Amino acid sequence: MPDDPDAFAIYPSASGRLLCGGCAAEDRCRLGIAAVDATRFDVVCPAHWQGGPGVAHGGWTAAVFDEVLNLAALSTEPRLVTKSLTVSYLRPVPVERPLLVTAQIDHHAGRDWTVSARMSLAGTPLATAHAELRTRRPDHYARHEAWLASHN
Ligand SMILES: CCCCCCCC(=O)SCCNC(=O)CCNC(=O)[C@H](O)C(C)(C)COP(=O)(O)OP(=O)(O)OC[C@H]1O[C@@H](n2cnc3c(N)ncnc32)[C@H](O)[C@@H]1OP(=O)(O)O
Repeated sequence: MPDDPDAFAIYPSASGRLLCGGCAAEDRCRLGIAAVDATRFDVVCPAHWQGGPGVAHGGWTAAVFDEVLNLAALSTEPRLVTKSLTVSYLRPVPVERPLLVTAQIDHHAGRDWTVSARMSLAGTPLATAHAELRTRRPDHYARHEAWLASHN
């Protein structure tokens, strides 16, 4: 991470992947997401994200949506945060099976983005999501650190 936290932005890694701050150092997505293009993602739920027998933890599904919904907008805006995320769990999501997630930008004006996505297995929808994203203010992380320091 850079010394100035607000210099943080997501750009392609050495291998060309767009990765979050937690995965960039390993140059791999620990959630199991591989981008096909800007709006389609091949995803496999690793077994350690199992929440029930052979079934993905709902938090994994939400994290995958958070990631791909941001990725859909990242080619236009590398400095985003999620303001809200709503997930509908339609069917259990199996672990270690090839899933397809598609994402799209529904609306963008100024700092405000609305995006949506769908997770499917062999064409059958398993879950859907909607999110509001915001382009970060230039002092987002500095403001966060100042707020945190004031609460120590
Ligand atoms: C490839 C990799 C993809 C990675 C994808 C990962 C994406 C993510 O998950 S990002 C992490 C999750 N999201 C967040 O952490 C966002 C947290 N929320 C926020 O920062 C803000 O609420 C935000 C920016 C969404 C909305 O801000 P905005 O619409 O501009 O509203 P604004 O009125 O300025 O702020 C709302 C409140 O939050 C506070 N706030 C806003 N920004 C900050 C900040 N940076 N630090 C501290 N407080 C803040 C404001 O002071 C205000 O507080 P209050 O209601 O007490 O006055």
